[in-house]
Amino acid sequence: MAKLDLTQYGITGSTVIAHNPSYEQLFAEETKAGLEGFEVGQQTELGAVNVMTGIYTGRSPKDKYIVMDENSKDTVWWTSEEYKNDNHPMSEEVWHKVKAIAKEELCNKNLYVVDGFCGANKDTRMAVRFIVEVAWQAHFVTNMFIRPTAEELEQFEPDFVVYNASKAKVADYKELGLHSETCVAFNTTSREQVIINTWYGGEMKKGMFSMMNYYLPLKGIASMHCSANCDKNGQNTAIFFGLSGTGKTTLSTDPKRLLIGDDEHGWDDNGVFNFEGGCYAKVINLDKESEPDIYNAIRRDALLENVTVAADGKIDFADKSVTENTRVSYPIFHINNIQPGSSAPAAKQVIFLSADAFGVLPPVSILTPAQTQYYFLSGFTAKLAGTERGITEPTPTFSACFGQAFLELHPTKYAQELVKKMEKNNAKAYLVNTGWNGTGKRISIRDTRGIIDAILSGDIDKAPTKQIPMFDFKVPTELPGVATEILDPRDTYAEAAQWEEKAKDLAARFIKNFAKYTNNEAGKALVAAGPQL
Ligand SMILES: Nc1ncnc2c1ncn2[C@@H]1O[C@H](COP(=O)(O)OP(=O)(O)O)[C@@H](O)[C@H]1O
Ligand SMILES: C=C(OP(=O)(O)O)C(=O)O
Ligand SMILES: [Mn+2]
Repeated sequence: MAKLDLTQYGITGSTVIAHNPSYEQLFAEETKAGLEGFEVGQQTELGAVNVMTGIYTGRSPKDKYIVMDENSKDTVWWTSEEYKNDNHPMSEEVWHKVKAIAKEELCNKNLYVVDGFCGANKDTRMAVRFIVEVAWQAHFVTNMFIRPTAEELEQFEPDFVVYNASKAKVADYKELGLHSETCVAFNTTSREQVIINTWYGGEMKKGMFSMMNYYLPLKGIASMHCSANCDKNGQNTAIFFGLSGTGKTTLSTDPKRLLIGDDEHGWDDNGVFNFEGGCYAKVINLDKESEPDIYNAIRRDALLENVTVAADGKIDFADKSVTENTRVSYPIFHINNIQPGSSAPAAKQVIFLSADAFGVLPPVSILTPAQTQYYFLSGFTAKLAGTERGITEPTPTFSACFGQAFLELHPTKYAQELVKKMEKNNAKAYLVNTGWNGTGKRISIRDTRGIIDAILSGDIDKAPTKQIPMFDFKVPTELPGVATEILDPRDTYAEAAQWEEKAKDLAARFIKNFAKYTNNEAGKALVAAGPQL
C-alpha cells in the first residue's frame, strides 16, 4: 500500500505507526511497555485486552454539535426551545477553531490510521478514515467497522474522516460558546468528525451512525437504531429497535438464528443490512450460562472497556465501581451463527424494545399499524445508567424512534421510511417490555427470550388474547415458555388499582409528549392510537 501522507489533512510531523494494523500488531501496540494512563491495555484471563476510558465512560450528548451551513441549515433537525434534542448548531467559524485544536494535537505524534466501511451495502456504504493517537482506539474501530478486503484497502478513498484528539481540550470553550472542554463535532458538508477530550469509543461508533442517519433517509433508505437477525436459511428477518441497554444485542444474539447485526441497520429495496462489522455488548453482570454466545465472543481480539480486572487478569463482571456501562467490542465473526454478508431480505417482524421503569407496559403487546407509528415516534423507554453522562439510574424518557440522540432529521422522516417498508412487506410490529413490572424486578431474560421465540415462530399469532385498558394493547394470555402470570401486568401487582394509578400517570406522559407531533393532520390522526385517559 502506498504510504499515507497525513499532510493532506493538515497533520504535519507525525509518524503513522500503523495504517490498518493487523490484530497481532494492535495487541502488541496496546500492551507494549511505556504506555501511560488510559493508553494501557491489560490482558485478561479470557484473552481479551481490557482498557479504561478515563472520565468518559459513556457518550456526552451535551457536547455534540453539527456545523450549520448552507447545506445543513434546512435539512438537520436542530434543537429548539419547543423540542430539545442533541443537534446543537456550531458555526463554521467555531468548527475551524475546534478542528485546529484537533489537528494541533495530532501533529508531531505517533498515530494510527484505520480505514473501514460503515454500511454492508456497497452502493450506499460510507468509507471512513479514523486518525487516532491511542492504539486501543484503533483496535475499537477495527472491531466495530466493516473491515475492507486487501484489494479494497488498496483503492480506499475516504468519504468521511474522523480526527480523534481525545487527549486535547477545548480550553477556551466559554469564549467559543461551547458547553465544556469536550467537543464532538460533525461537518456534514466537508464530511468530517472531530472528537476532543473524550476517550469513549462509542463517540466514533455512534458518530458514524448519526451520519448514516443523515445521508440515507435523504436517499429513501430507512436508517434504524436496531439489531437484526434471520432464520438459518437467511429468511424471515426480524429487527429489534431499542435505546441503549434495552436488549438489542442480548436478544438478537440467539443460537437458533443468524445474527445480521446488533445495533445499526439500513432497510432498502433489497432488504435489511448492517452498518457495522462488529458488536458492542454491555457486560455488566454478564453470565456465562444465560448469555453463552456473548461470553464466548470475549476472547483474543475482543476489547473490554472499564471492566474490573485483577493484577492476575481475573475479571469481575459484577463490579460497577467504574461504570455500569462496562462493554466489550468484538468483530461480528466472534459469534458462531452469523448471516453471511450481514444483509437479509426485508423484515417480517419489527420489535420495539422498551425497558419500562414504571412497570406499566405488558411484557409483549401486538400492535396495530397506527399503534406502530404512535409508539415508534414516542420511543418510550428508560435510559439505563451509564451510557450517557449524568444518567445514574433508570430514567423514563421519550426517545423518538428509540434513538433520538442519533437522529439528524426530523423523527417523522424515519417513521415515514419505516412505515413504507413495513407496508410494502406486510411486516408486523410488537412492543416488548424488557424492563420492570409490579414485582419491582426486571422481567427475566428467560421470559423475554420466550416472548421473542413466540413472535418469531408465529406462536403469538395463535395465542388467545385480551385488551389492556387505557392503552388498548392486545396481549396474549398464554405463551409457550413464558410465565403466564406476567403477561397481564396488572397481575404482577398486589392490587390492580396500583397498576391503574401508574398507568394513568404514564398515559398522561405519553399524551403530553405526543403533542409535538399534532401540528399536522397525519400526527393528529395518530392520537387515537395512543393511550386514552
Ligand atoms: N428481560 C431482559 N431482556 C433483555 N436484557 C435484559 C433483560 N433483563 C436484564 N437484561 C440486561 O440488560 C442489558 C441489555 O443490554 P444490551 O443487550 O447490550 O442492550 P442494547 O444492545 O440495546 O444496548 C444486558 O446487560 C442484559 O443482561
Ligand atoms: C453504545 C451505545 O449504545 P447501545 O447501548 O445502543 O449499543 C451508545 O449509545 O453509546
Ligand atoms: Mn447494544
